[in-house]
Amino acid sequence: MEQGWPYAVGLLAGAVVLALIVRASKKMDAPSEPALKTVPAAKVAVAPKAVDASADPASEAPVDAADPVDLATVSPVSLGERLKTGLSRTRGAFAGLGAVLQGDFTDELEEELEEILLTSDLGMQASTEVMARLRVRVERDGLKGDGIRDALKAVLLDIIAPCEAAFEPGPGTNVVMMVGINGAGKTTTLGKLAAQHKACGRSVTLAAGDTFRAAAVEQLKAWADRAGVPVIAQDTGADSASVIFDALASARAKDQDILLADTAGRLQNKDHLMDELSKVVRVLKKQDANAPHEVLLVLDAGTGQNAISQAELFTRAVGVTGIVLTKLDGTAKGGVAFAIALKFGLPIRYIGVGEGIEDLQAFSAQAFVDALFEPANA
Ligand SMILES: Nc1nc2c(ncn2[C@@H]2O[C@H](COP(=O)(O)OP(=O)(O)OP(=O)(O)O)[C@@H](O)[C@H]2O)c(=O)[nH]1
Repeated sequence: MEQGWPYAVGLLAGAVVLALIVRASKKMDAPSEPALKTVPAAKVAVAPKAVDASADPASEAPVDAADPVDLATVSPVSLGERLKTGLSRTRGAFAGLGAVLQGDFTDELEEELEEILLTSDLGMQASTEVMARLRVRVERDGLKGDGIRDALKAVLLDIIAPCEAAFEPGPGTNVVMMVGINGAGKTTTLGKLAAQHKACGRSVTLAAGDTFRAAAVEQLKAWADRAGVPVIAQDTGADSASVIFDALASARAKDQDILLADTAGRLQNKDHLMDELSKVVRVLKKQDANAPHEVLLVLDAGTGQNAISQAELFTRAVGVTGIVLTKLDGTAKGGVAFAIALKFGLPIRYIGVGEGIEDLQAFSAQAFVDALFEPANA
């Protein structure tokens, strides 16, 4: 009996390790479950909207008029300031330009410039392309010092300008579907968009298609309350495609302009989860062949070059039509926007430079590049 103890302890330890491995692999497979997040306090308000009495009370969140905010109070000046502040970390990488760009376009200067581009996470391919285009301009025009700086700015603007294209909703109910990896900022962006569309006078319904994360529906309802728009939701674990399909039927019946559909976060390399997303698109098309009218891939700028692989695989699975680059305020890797522009040429619809509603800004190429080249202490 006593001799059996070491075996028993060994067996028990083995079982515990095995259980931990199985649990970890399940977590990797399922859309991961981030910690419950707080919904940021809205600094921007939107006129609340009355709930349609015909709506199913069980499936629609009540609209709370207690938190009115006013988008009109955010002036263009403060938007520009927010952009500059939001990009301050990426701007830090470009801040060394002044010291570097003093004279001729020497080999050392080229190396230093390439280093700056890599530091801001343009990646090797985009950095090489930028340097090649810059070299052509410098040699053609015999540029030095500040001339080189201006040429670099022009090259970056050339690359990113084609990505500036706003989404123009067409007639009928426009389905805008949010996709992306866990925690990229889909739900938050959706909430901000709801308020912004509403402020533009559009009627908006939300679809709680993230049926995996229990807190996601609550998070969405809080945004819906704040924006004064209805949300169609089912229980956690429900089929996401069916929730979004029902939401579209409801939104169409009520002549809503925009249906904003949330989806669960998923790693781009998990084929079965990506298939699930393709299913949502297939199912929506049964109701409206043009739906979804917009598939917004939400990318956390902080993931840097991994954003490229996310864009590749989400585009393949669901045909991304626009990009939202979030959390630029928390990273020095904002240069990834240029890498995405060069590689995919997809419209960058919005950028996120903070947690407030007004921190989701329509993408302006000129403003973006200007903000990067502002002196660090501006
Ligand atoms: N600083 C900053 N935080 C942001 C921005 N966008 C989103 N966030 C925060 O990022 C966190 C994750 O956002 P969510 O909207 O919950 O992300 P999600 O993609 O819906 O997450 P899953 O449902 O798990 O896939 C939240 O705390 C947001 O407030 C941004 O532009 N800047």
